[in-house]
Amino acid sequence: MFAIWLVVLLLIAHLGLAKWSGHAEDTLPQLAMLAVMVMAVWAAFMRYRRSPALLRLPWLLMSLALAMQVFWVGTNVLAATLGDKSGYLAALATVLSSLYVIPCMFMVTRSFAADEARTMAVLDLVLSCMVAVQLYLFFTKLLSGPLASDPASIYVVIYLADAIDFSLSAMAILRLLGARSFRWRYFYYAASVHLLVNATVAAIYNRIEMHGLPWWAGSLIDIPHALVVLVAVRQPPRWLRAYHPSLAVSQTITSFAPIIMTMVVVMLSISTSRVSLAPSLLAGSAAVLFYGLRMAFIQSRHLDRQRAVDLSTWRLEQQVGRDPLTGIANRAMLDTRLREVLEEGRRTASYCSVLMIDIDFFKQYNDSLGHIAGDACLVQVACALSSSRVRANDVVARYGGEEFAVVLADTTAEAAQDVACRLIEAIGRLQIVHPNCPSGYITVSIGIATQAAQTPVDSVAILDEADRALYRAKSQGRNRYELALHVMPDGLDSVHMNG
Ligand SMILES: Nc1nc2c(ncn2[C@@H]2O[C@H](COP(=O)(O)OP(=O)(O)OP(=O)(O)O)[C@@H](O)[C@H]2O)c(=O)[nH]1
Repeated sequence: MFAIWLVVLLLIAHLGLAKWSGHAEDTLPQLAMLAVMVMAVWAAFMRYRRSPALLRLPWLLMSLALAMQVFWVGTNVLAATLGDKSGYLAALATVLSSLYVIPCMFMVTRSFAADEARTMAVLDLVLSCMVAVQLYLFFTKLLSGPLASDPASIYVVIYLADAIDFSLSAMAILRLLGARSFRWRYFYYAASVHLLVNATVAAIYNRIEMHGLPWWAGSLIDIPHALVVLVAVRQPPRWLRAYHPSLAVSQTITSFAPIIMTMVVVMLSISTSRVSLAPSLLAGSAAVLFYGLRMAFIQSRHLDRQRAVDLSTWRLEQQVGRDPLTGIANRAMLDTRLREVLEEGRRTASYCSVLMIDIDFFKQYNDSLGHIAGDACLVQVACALSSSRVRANDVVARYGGEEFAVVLADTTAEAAQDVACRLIEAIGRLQIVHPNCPSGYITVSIGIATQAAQTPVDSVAILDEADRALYRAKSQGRNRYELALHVMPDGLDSVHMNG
């Protein structure tokens, strides 16, 4: 609150001193104006210090922009007080007035996203510097030498300054409308208030100046700075908290922001081409080129991210369809693949076979050697089954417990029997000792069901058939396979075999 009263006192002092001296540009009123400006820098800097990490840079840029104005006005005051004959101070003031644009441009056009690449920031910085250089060239060429006395040149400078000032404020307002977090809205609110009032005041001041400044005119310049103090010190208005733009609005505004920077450089290049052709052409082409580069960069990052998302989706799908113990397909994956294979068989009028495999006397194995040994046995069996399958597109899955299933696409019952034989042999070769089993080693029993080309079945029915055949293999002594009774398409009878 003290800061606000101090600013009000300084405003009154400025008016009083200007009235007393009768000239807006006398040293004493200008010093009062400088004090108001310094207070604005202080207020923005305090916000910078109190802000979270991501918001520090924008507030720092605002403090810098305001500080540039302090130096610029300070240099002018010094030049007037010292009666700067050499013109160095006046030249320095022109440099400072051009430099003011860099932090302003930067703070309203950058996305400030935490994950944004440094290259983008460098490109934006180069573009902002180009604006400053072009402005400097323009101001020095038009406001010094023979052109300086021509009112037409001065109006060109005024219009150009208006165009830049109002573009900056329009951009700040747009960013305010697009900011989804309250803290960002608050920053852009402060920036909009300052930039818009500053643009309006500068437009009025420059035009009044053409006809001689009245004593009160300098106080106009205090207004945008006094408002920065007011906004930075007081509680933000309620609507700022209540307002919430949609994600679509916010994203559109953020992606639209960079083109403003390019537009300002191109606009400046066109205006300055009549006073300095080569730098203008260079700046204009660079702006367009940089915009293209930015787009290419965003596109490539987008593609990279898409690739990463695709990869993690694929990994996730793999994990979802895997049995966590054995690493082979789980029941869900089996169902999906079985439906696909059966459908493919129906379309191409080919045979498809399913093997249901169950470890023999597994309960006894668990009971005698424990569950951990049981788990290890399941892993070994799963591994042997999957490495013995016939083709890469056959599916080996853990059906549940100690039961496995193998889906064989485009496979007749006869070929499926060969596979079953091979699997029984492969498990036998493992020679996993089973203390409570007649053969002394782990063995498996297999039930085979086949979808005939002419009699299609659904996935539940074929699994059921294979399960019944497995039950028969168990009841007929285990360590063998049996064919389903109902599905015997290629004229084979129920066959059984001892492994
Ligand atoms: N270690 C371990 N055991 C399991 C797992 N899933 C199921 N089992 C066990 O597997 C055994 C299956 O027993 P049963 O269904 O009676 O079959 P079996 O003893 O193999 O007898 P047959 O199939 O008739 O030869 C049960 O003791 C289950 O606890 C598992 O993930 N790990």
